[in-house]
Amino acid sequence: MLALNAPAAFRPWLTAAGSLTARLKAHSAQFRVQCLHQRTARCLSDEAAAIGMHRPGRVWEREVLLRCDNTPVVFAHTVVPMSATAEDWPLFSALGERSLGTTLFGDPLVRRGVLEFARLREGHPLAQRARKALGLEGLDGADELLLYARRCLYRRRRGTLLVTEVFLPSVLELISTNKSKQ
Ligand SMILES: C=C(O[C@@H]1C=C(C(=O)O)C=C[C@H]1O)C(=O)O
Repeated sequence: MLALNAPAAFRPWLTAAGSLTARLKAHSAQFRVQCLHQRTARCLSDEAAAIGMHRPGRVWEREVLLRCDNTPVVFAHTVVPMSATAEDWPLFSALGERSLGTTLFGDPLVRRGVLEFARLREGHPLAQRARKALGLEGLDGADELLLYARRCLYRRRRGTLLVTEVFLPSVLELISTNKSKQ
């Protein structure tokens, strides 16, 4: 984290244990998952090894915007190898606008790996996709959008699932609505 030099305000979000969904719900009156797409795709070159693939290949890819009181605060990207079976991730394919987190953190079979952190350089595919999802593509100043991200590998039975969460600057404006979580 220190090597990341993330601004202090981002650190509680980047390092928060537990479900990000639960934390965002505690910081908003209305939380929503806007599903951008869930389809087959080719995983990013820096994802293949993490999900146990020898080279970038076809995966199930889910991308969402997490919205607090309708403001997008996180762009999330999840990949699951095509080799995964319904036994591995029984609820993944039919998630829709339900939060993936609610299926991961409630399941005793799910094992969570360590968090990795990154500051996304401007040309990183996920930075580009986040900007596009926000309609910022090609706008002046959009390139200054410094994006900090974290990712975590989840395992269940023989399955792997990699979640990358890109924190948008708007997350810093959230105020805890739950006094005990100040
Ligand atoms: C992993 C979690 O699920 C969240 C919900 C996601 C989704 O619905 O696609 C993706 C990333 C997460 O921020 C969580 O809540 O911690």
